Amino acid sequence: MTLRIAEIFGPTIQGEGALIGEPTVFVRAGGCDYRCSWCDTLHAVETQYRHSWAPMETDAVWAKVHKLSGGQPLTVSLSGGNPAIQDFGPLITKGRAAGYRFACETQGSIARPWFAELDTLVLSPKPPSSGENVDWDAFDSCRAIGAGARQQVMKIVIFDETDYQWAREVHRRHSDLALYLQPGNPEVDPATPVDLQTLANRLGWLTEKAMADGWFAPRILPQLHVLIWGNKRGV
Ligand SMILES: C[S@@+](CC[C@H](N)C(=O)[O-])C[C@H]1O[C@@H](n2cnc3c(N)ncnc32)[C@H](O)[C@@H]1O
Ligand SMILES: Nc1nc2[nH]cc(C(=O)O)c2c(=O)[nH]1
Ligand code: SF4
Ligand SMILES: [Mg+2]
Repeated sequence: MTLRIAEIFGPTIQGEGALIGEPTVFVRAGGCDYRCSWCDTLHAVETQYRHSWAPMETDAVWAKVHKLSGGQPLTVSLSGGNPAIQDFGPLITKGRAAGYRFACETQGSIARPWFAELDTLVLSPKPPSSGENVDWDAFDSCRAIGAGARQQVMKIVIFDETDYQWAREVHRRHSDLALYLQPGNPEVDPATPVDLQTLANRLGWLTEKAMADGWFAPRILPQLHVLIWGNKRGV
């Protein structure tokens, strides 16, 4: 199985959502079917960066993960781009046999049988500010297969009031999924330092809003890696 890989890095801590703080090796797939206006990972999305995506056999990806983790089983996060474009089934089978756990982050636009082999499926449907339109039939297909994973959760990025109201509506329809809210980072250029006060203000705005509304279902979290390293790549 040949995979297109933008980068493999770690161990670092998972900076987002349900597994925040968990030591993790990231496998970032190259290529995405979306073009979110605020995507913080364009080097794994835009075709202009395609030349930097390495064609790698599953065994070579596994060897790199094994080496980075020093052979100690930890959590491997499949991200991207959209990892669901490709077949990560053989990698998951190989890693799990060695005691590793697997998580995957995807927008929920493409369903794959290997979702059922995951420990954690993170579905991250995109709010209006992204400029994308969610295909809810595809999302439901992802959910149906993800029901076979050890856990399935939802993570929604919030930039503004419209996104917030949208997230509330999505949660009404998918209230059985544990929900994580993450404020949007408006500065995604790796060369520009992030403004920590701006990020804190956005997190504060979102937190106070949910509390004032008595909306206690979601967990509200910052992007921990952005607080530590800004928009640096490979961390
Ligand atoms: C880069 S995406 C890759 C996986 C998949 N394509 C997806 O969007 O779920 C990983 C996570 O980063 C989030 N993300 C991307 N850009 C962001 C930004 N500017 N601020 C906050 N979160 C962002 C996405 O919503 C997603 O939850
Ligand atoms: N530390 C760290 N945590 C992350 N959580 C989601 C990430 C991603 O880009 O998918 C990411 C990432 O790139 N780094
Ligand atoms: S779906 Fe994910 S990787 Fe693709 S453009 Fe949106 S945030 Fe970026
Ligand atoms: Mg990221």
